[in-house]
Amino acid sequence: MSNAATSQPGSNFETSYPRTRRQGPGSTNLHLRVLWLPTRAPPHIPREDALGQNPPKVGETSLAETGESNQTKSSQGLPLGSQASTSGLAALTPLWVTYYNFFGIRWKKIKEAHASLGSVVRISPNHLSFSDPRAYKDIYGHGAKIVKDDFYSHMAGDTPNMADTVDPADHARKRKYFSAVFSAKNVGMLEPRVQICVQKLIQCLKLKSQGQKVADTDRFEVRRDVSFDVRPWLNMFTFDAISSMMWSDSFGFLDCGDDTCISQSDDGNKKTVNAMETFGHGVWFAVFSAHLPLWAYKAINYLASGLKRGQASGDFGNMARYKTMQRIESTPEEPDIFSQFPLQTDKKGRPPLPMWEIIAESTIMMNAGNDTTQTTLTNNIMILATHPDIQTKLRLVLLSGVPKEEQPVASYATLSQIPYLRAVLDETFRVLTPQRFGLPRRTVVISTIAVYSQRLGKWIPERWLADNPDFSAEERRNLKDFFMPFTAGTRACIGRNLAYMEVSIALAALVMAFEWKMADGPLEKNFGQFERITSNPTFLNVKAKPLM
Ligand code: HEM
Repeated sequence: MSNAATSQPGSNFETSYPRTRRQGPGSTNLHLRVLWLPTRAPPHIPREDALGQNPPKVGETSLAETGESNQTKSSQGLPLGSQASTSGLAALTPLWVTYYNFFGIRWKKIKEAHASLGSVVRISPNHLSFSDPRAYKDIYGHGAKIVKDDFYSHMAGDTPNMADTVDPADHARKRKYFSAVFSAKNVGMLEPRVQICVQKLIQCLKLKSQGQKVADTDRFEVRRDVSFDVRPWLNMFTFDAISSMMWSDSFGFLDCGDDTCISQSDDGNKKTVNAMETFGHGVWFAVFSAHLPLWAYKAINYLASGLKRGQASGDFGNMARYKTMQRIESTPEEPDIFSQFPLQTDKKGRPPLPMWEIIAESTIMMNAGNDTTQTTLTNNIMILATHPDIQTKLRLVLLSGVPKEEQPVASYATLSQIPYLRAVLDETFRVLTPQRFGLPRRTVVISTIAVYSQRLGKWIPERWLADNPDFSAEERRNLKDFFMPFTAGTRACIGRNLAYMEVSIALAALVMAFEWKMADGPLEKNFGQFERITSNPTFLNVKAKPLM
């Protein structure tokens, strides 16, 4: 493979893309449309001084550990002759990408490959990774009729949920059932449940910051210098919050300082599992093996079915099954997310969903609802702890904008009036997108695509503020090309409204109630990441000083 596809700062982006057969606009060949990109350098990349560094190379970021990429598979039919390959191995076998997913560092390796080989890199025989933002809309946007890759259908098996079903008709059917669940009105109704969980989180962290346990069952240590790993606490919070919103029945992890819970198989057998470990192992196993051909995926899963890690994905679904079964037996006073699940024929005459599908959709809500939100909160605390000036500024802005009686757990209505909070969140989404995996898509010809999310420059929340003279309105508009944390098009996140509500309330409270510092030592000793689909923080060692 040649390395023709190289992109240099300021270069004409035409050379960043492989030369394809001549194909005009308006072509119905989506596969080629993706590759047929404008020849002029985009006018909208934010200016160099605004970013505080050189114009970006595609795939480049100023945060050393934030690697990202976009992956695209392309079919045998694609004119890929000039596209770069990461290595001979990647051109011949999916094992290159599988190997790095196994070790949770695929994003790092793909980022390195883009840095050295250019903006289009072959990472598997029929899988290309793109790192130019302009590919995003073509691949994921509303007009794109590109479906999710076999990667998803392997994981879906016989029980596809809304996120992993590949068939557009099946997806549209599912999405219609749930379209109203995350409306602003419904999200507003769920807000008090989030506030209760945030209150508990703050109480727990006060105890931890003073070296105490939250209960006898608390299994998370505090070090002698009162530093501790805040990640599991943020994850126990997101598990409690989603279970409370979903089934009116919190896991209660924050009460115990422990994430032990019940998992119930379809034959009624129950076992206890640790939610965080079960989730991590389950997604890890499914994701690295789903890159392989179906026969290999099935063989690996069969061989591992006796191992804890091989069972974890099923155990996680069975955690949702247990909660769902409990919920069906007792109707709560106030509606929850599950109240909107179609258990009976609805007013429009739509039939109820079968039980396997109710469980599958419950599982994806518990999956998405605990994982990305935890990742978002952990990333924000890490960034704020390493940017003390901005942390102080955010705190002052919050304390002056939130009425005393709402401190530290404010309403979303109040927080929505504080643009700096949203600027911090969005800037962290931009540089540390939870899903920087490059979500694989299959082209109409044979195989898939997934785009990138480009990170530009330093972490500067101010770039999002309308009243900031340092950044023009055009730059702010153009930032959106580099900002797709919830992805785009028909497969975009359905939980976006809920996510902003939950992370805004939690982050505001965490910043008002504590001063955050990293634990002593270098950053890599105190903050780890492991990529499954989401790039999950694995630990975040901090010191938290209570302020109220
Ligand atoms: C910060 C928080 C969140 C982020 C960054 C996020 C991001 C995403 C992304 C990137 C996708 C597309 C995945 C793909 O193409 O494979 C997605 C899909 C999805 N998300 Fe989220 N998400 C968040 C929170 C939530 C929450 C709280 C829920 C629900 C409780 C949720 C439910 C879903 C579902 C069901 C899908 C599949 C949508 C479909 O295919 O139609 N997400 N999310």
